[in-house]
Amino acid sequence: MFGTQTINEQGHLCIGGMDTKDLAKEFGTPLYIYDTALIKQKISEFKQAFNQHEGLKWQIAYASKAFSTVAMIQLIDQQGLSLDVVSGGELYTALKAGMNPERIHFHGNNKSESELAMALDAKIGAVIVDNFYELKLLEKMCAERNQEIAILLRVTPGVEAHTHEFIMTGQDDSKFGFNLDNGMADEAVKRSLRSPHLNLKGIHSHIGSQIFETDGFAGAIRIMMKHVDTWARDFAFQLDVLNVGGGFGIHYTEGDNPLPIERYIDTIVDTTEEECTRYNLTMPEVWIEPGRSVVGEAGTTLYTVGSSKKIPGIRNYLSVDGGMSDNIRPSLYQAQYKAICANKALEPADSQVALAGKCCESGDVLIKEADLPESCSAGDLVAVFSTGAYGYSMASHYNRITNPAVVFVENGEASLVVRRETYEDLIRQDMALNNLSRNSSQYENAKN
Ligand SMILES: Cc1ncc(COP(=O)(O)O)c(C=O)c1O
Ligand SMILES: N[C@@H](CCCC[NH3+])C(=O)O
Repeated sequence: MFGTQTINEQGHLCIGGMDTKDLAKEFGTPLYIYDTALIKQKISEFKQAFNQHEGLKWQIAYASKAFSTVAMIQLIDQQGLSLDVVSGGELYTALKAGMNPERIHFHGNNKSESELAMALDAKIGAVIVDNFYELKLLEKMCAERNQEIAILLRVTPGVEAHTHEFIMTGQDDSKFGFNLDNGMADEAVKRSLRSPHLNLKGIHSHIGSQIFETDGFAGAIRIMMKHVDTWARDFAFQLDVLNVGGGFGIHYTEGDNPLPIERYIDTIVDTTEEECTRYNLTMPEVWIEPGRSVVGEAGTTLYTVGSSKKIPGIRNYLSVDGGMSDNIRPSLYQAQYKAICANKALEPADSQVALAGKCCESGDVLIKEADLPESCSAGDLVAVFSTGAYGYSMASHYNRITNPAVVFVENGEASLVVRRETYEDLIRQDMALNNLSRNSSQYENAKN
């Protein structure tokens, strides 16, 4: 049980003081439910961990790729956090939500000219430059506009985080960033410092996601600071900001043992201080970019059970009204989740089933071995926990399945923050084109 989750006398799962059975009735299923009190608690744990370090300057930029909607960005803004965006769409959402642009940091390994123009127009706080192409393009664009912008350089420290290989990002063979060990990063620092419009504030690394130990962070910091020392001597570079990215692990199943947030933060801050002392450097501002650890455990997906199939001696399947279209992670990363029967939560979970989705794909199984009550069947509700990160944000329209609604719940109130997609929504873009081609018979004739 996470955050405000409880079971009431009727055996119904409640979140934020709301009975999930009532939520299903009012908003339908599948439904993404977010416990906003838990999101705020996670944010406060990060802040407290930093505040233990007196005199330290820090910034927490929520990685909006984990879950970006207007309401979520507004919550982040109210909490005084900064924001990491990685595309024009995420930037647009942030700006429309009213996020202070000065606290927006723009990531991405292939930002387009129009995306960079959007960032420059909005005068965002920092661009995290990923490669030489971008460095040159951004300098050119700033020169044309006679505008300056703060940048960090994303570096690849050559550290392998202990996590799934698809979500490791700090190793040498990565599409992200300037490699430290082959001179790429040295060259990028040199070029940035020469640029009249790019204000190089520091460096950034992100070693991976769902990390349960602190060694990877400490290792990356040691490697980065060694290079910072060289750059300080060779190019008079001054490190104002050290951004160590996100990646702090959360609880999905019993096998996951996330560390308390302060363990990560203490390691990051203490290691940076040690290295500054070693090289006689000034302590930089420390920035982090948590995504999953802010929203993951706060999200629960509620489904309705439909069909079932019993294959004697092999497996029993129970299918729900969503699947890989609202949560791609089990199929993409073999990610594991826990579920309960949300309207029979007091019944013993004495039956093991494969909780399948409704997509036309054998691999569309949300949980291979889910423990649910024997009686859990058509019409019952199943809640899958810890779906708050990379669920909604990685949802697809496979099989033309509409994306679920999103509700925020707190103190006995539910607010719909994203309405359920309709079939009309699905064909809106097609219709625009169909009308166009129907009206352009001249073009069709010319083709024939
Ligand atoms: C650059 C960067 N920052 C932050 C994050 C957020 O990571 P997480 O959600 O694991 O905290 C990611 C995603 O892995 C990332 O690529
Ligand atoms: N999307 C991934 C993590 C990668 C995040 C971005 N670097 C996940 O669901 O675990």
